[in-house]
Amino acid sequence: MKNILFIGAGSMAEAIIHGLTAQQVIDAAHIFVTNKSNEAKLTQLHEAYGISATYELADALQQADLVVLAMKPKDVKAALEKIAAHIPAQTPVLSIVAGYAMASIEAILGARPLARIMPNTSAQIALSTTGVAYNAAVNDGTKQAITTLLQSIGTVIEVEEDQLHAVTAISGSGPAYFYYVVEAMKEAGLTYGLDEQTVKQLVVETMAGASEMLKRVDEEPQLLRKKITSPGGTTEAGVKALEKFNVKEAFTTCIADAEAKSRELANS
Ligand SMILES: NC(=O)C1=CN([C@@H]2O[C@H](COP(=O)(O)OP(=O)(O)OC[C@H]3O[C@@H](n4cnc5c(N)ncnc54)[C@H](OP(=O)(O)O)[C@@H]3O)[C@@H](O)[C@H]2O)C=CC1
Ligand SMILES: O=C(O)[C@@H]1CCC=N1
Repeated sequence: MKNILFIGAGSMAEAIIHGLTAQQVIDAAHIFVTNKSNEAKLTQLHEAYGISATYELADALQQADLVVLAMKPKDVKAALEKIAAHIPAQTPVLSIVAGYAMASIEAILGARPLARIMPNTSAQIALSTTGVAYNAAVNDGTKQAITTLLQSIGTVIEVEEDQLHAVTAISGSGPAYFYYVVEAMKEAGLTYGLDEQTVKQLVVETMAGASEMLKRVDEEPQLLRKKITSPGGTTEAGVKALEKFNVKEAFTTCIADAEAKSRELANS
């Protein structure tokens, strides 16, 4: 895969461009970017990453080996209608647009190799966990090229298109849930006379340590939790409060509501 064209130059496109160039997956000379009208943003991307900014869509589409859709869901239909006349018949398209079905893309661009992804904002620091779904027209070579591309922003998990709703609810939106927990723990910690920087460090490093334990130690979270929980001790007292307020049930509902919203948005 030689040339990539990004249609949309916002935060997600930039995170991927950053990953691709930082890890030299694709030479900057082969990355092309366009947007709707924000020329200053294209200039900034050109200066920061050495990529080519363009509004000559017909030319850019002819040369692209992969077209990435990176606009908001409300803008995708207009963008697809703009490129439909110029995109060659078999050029693969990779969509970042949350909730926009492959069938809807095909309805405007025609049958072709299609992939949809659900990254998260940790892509900015190459720590996204990204769900990817392919249609049957994507061959192994294109799958491999897309996997390599996505690995520049983190880890990659292949799922069926319908499962992207669950991926969205768990890992697409997921960073926000953890930030919410951090907010709550910070607010609580600040009431004990510790300064803000200290509380932030205690909370964030605890979260990072727990995350590394889950990755590196081959033990289930229940067991890791049990090992911290002395009978009659502080953790037991804390967890009892979580149970009293049905926090587990709150997370079950949180994921279920986000999954349902993803389906609802896809059908709207
Ligand atoms: N943020 C997140 O956590 C996640 C977001 N996503 C998805 O990523 C997608 C992109 O989000 P994000 O990067 O935050 O969006 P931004 O709002 O930052 O950027 C959107 C880009 O799309 C461009 N655009 C709009 N309409 C057109 C058009 N007709 N032709 C060409 N370009 C166009 C805009 O151009 P201009 O500036 O000129 O208007 C802008 O460059 C969304 O669909 C979102 O669902 C997926 C996973 C996680
Ligand atoms: O909240 C949203 O709709 C998008 C999808 C995943 C993350 N942000």
